[in-house]
Amino acid sequence: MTSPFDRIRPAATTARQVSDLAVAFGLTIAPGHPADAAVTCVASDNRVARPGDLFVAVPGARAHGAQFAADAVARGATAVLTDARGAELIAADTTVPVLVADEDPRAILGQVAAWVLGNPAEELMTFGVTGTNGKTTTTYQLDHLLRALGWKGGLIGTVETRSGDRVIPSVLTTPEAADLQALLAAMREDHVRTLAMEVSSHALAQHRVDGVVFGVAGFTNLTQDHLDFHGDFESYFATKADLFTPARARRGVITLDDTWGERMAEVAQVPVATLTTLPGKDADWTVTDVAPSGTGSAFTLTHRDGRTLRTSTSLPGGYNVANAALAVTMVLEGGSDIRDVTDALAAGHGLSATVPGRMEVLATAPRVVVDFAHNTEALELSLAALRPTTTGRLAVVFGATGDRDPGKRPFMGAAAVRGADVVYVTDDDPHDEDPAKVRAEVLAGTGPNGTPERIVDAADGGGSRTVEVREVAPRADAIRAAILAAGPDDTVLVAGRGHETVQEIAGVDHPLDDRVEARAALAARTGQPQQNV
Ligand SMILES: CC(=O)N[C@H]1[C@@H](OP(=O)(O)OP(=O)(O)OC[C@H]2O[C@@H](n3ccc(=O)[nH]c3=O)[C@H](O)[C@@H]2O)O[C@H](CO)[C@@H](O)[C@@H]1O[C@H](C)C(=O)N[C@@H](C)C(=O)N[C@H](CCC(=O)O)C(=O)O
Ligand SMILES: Nc1ncnc2c1ncn2[C@@H]1O[C@H](COP(=O)(O)OP(=O)(O)OP(=O)(O)O)[C@@H](O)[C@H]1O
Repeated sequence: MTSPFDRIRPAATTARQVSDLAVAFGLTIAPGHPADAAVTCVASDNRVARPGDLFVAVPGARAHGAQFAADAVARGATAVLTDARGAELIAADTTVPVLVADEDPRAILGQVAAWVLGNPAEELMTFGVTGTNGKTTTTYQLDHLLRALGWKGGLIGTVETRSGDRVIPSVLTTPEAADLQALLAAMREDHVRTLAMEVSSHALAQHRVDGVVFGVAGFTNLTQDHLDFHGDFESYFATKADLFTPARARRGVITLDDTWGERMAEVAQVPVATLTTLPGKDADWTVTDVAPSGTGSAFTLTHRDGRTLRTSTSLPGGYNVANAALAVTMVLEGGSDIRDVTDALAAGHGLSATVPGRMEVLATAPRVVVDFAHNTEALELSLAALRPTTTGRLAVVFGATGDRDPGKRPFMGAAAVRGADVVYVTDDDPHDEDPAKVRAEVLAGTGPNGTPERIVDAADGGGSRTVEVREVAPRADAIRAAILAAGPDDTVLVAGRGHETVQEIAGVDHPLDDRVEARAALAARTGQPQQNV
């Protein structure tokens, strides 16, 4: 059983003196505490602090880390780094050195942790992926290809964190800077050579990847999400653009399939190669000849200099071609020879990594697919990806998250009606909001009256379709209702939560795994337990 406070950390590191750290970063050593100590690693949360750690106490929205300094020291931390406010909060009789920064310590945390741990990122080939959608999927495909090329790979992202054979579930998409640097040091110890990593916009805004200059940074796309955190689209864009600056990456690959990609390529301050899957669009790398192949698609990737390869992805949908092409292009732009990449792809059956909760197919008649689409664009695209191979009706089960980005709720409702034949509006993570109110806001986007159950006519290529909209909660009941009602030729898309295993309602985590609920409903149809297809 893992806990949210499990971390992958190095077993052995070289000790550094905090007096040297103070000189290197212009820190004051607070009087009244010891003046020097050795540190071997860094933590910014007392619950993960270990003997020999430098505990970095940062101010946050909910607490000041300095409130937990005494506990970190009790767990063995040998020094504390904080700001002036934090220093005031730390007890006068604290028996370890207290270093004080004259700025928010979060702004130097990554660099400090990299200094303590000997810049572990510099010993890895690092690939960082950003964008609203596709980070997890692209990262898994990158990892798959790098392994196929013979490298021992590390992976960091929303679902899990891997260093060689050490694997733990992730808490954040991109870890806090101290945890990240410790993880990179563990990778160095595990003789990991490559890193495929998701870089969230929160991470860029909060300095979590400071201390890493990615060998290649990749951009997928940008759509409405996280505006509650970033305020507006321009700030969201600017935060993502920060990845394509010399402080964060040596070079980049930018997907031009949306207009934000074009702007990203314009503002990038590092050399970038551009990529498109759109016919007729100009880019350095272009994807052509997309054709169905197994459960996904085959495609050709060609550089304007003539280099070309043909490969495939096992994941359905045009956007998974874009994700796969981005992964391949990032590896090629990282310096791999196209012949080696072609051979590795042939040996690895193309980009065939299964991504937990991303277009994960649980059954085929009816087809039941669990996907993480949790914003308007992703929902639209997931439905569009499944439509061509659905001979019966396409049903979708989804909800919107409480307390987050309420503006997207009616748009998600509208996207569901445009893409599906049967729409089950249910709950996602309500957090502290009334779930019925969140559902009502989603339903408001599904048609004129926002009534829970009715028929809606939606224009579809000039014709009209009948779309059934139902409100069913709780979520497990909605999944069950959709799967029991489906015919053998139907597809049921359970969208929004992917690999997640708990649902947060009013501060309490309740076990809920869409895949478990879907399998139970499938078993209820047949009386037989279901196997993964
Ligand atoms: C907005 C945001 O990202 N906030 C993160 C931030 O919170 P914060 O600055 O307010 O910190 P705080 O909770 O007040 O705590 C202050 C300090 O005290 C420490 N502390 C706190 C409590 C305690 O008992 N002991 C302790 O040491 C904390 O570790 C922190 O260093 O630092 C905290 C400590 O690491 C994170 O838990 C928290 O993530 C919140 C919970 C979160 O949900 N973040 C999400 C939105 C996020 O980052 N998501 C992106 C992906 C988005 C996407 O693309 O989908 C991600 O990269 O995961
Ligand atoms: N390139 C893409 N363009 C648009 N939608 C995509 C793309 N790739 C995946 N999606 C959709 O977005 C969902 C999330 O995919 P994925 O987990 O790979 O993205 P992500 O960027 O890691 O998301 P998050 O940061 O929210 O975890 C998928 O389940 C799919 O519905």
